[in-house]
Amino acid sequence: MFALDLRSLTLMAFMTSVAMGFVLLMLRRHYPGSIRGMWLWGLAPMVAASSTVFYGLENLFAPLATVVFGNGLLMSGCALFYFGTRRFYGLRSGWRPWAAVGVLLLLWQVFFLIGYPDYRLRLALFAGTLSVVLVLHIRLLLRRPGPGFAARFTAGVLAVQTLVLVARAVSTFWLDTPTSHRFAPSVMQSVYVATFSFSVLLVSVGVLLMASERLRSEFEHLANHDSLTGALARRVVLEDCTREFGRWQRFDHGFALLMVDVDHFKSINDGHGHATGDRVLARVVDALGHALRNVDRLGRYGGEEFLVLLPETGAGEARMVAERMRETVARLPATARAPACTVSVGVACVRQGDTSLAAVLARADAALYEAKRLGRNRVVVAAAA
Ligand SMILES: Nc1nc2c(ncn2[C@@H]2O[C@H](COP(=O)(O)OP(=O)(O)OP(=O)(O)O)[C@@H](O)[C@H]2O)c(=O)[nH]1
Repeated sequence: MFALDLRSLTLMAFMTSVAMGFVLLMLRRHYPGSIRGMWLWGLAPMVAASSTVFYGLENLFAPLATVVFGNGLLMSGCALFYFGTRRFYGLRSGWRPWAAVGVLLLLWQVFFLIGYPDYRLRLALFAGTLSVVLVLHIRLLLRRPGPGFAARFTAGVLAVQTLVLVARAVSTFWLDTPTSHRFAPSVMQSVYVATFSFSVLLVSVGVLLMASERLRSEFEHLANHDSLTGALARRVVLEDCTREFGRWQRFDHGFALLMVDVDHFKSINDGHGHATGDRVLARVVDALGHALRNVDRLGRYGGEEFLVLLPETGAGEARMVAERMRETVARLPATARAPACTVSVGVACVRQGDTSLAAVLARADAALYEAKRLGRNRVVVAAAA
């Protein structure tokens, strides 16, 4: 009865793995190329599934083939899943050392089959090997900055699987004998085999969630940022400014707005071409970003004009920030790909009597106009009252 159950469970593990591998490989086409690792995630369950063919039909194969191919394929499946996650995070994997260690471990298992036959040592070595791969996988998932729900979920499933593997490895010395068999009835063995099906199913769901989370954040980034410069989109920076204006009205927390405009940008475009102009804009935004704090917000207001929000900032500090930005841009050296350039900055702080954000924006704009009029490459701060 138990033996039959174990064979059924093995068959279930096979079907689940093939199905999930197929689902992952098919869904991969619906994700953009920027979501990497999915084909490895899809291949992994397929490879692991092929191991069950050797286990399930072991009467047809020599025990050596079952150990070498069955265990080898299952180990490879686990490693491929891990490689898939590394790829997802943009990490390269050298497979040669892994293959070398895998072959060594398989040779040890062959030794415990032929040289010193002992089922318990074979099983403990095998389960121990898989546990190490799973622990590396869990570590990778949890060590990424701010792992999302999907990564934590996947790590949780892998952790349960690891616990079962370790329990199986340890319990073999009580439950089994050196001549025990894979399908020998035991509740522990049933849990061990059944866990494979469930974890393949849940880990596949986990990695699909990871891919979807990544896709969502890529879309959000696209929607909220200017694709040329990486600065915030006009809508987003204006929303932030409106929120800050509301905070000022409720809590009297002041803020400053900086209107930054590239000087004589038209002549850069005309003299060097539009593509060079684009590069200059990206370079300027990069430089402006370096002159800002984490809480500050930099957005593209229009063409070659940028809007900076400095929360909790008065006129004196805003002028210093604006000067730092101006100097940072002016110090950028000319290169073969981008000429040197300068920026003019108009600064305005929110003040008593302001009834809308538009009033502060208008003052910052007027200050910018004044900076241009005075000769460019300078900062002008709007009057405080
Ligand atoms: N390359 C490039 N050019 C842009 C982009 N957006 C706007 N422009 C160009 O930026 C130029 C802005 O020119 P103007 O408004 O005359 O200003 P300016 O030449 O910088 O002169 P001042 O602001 O008075 O110093 C126009 O020629 C626009 O076509 C862009 O995304 N890429």
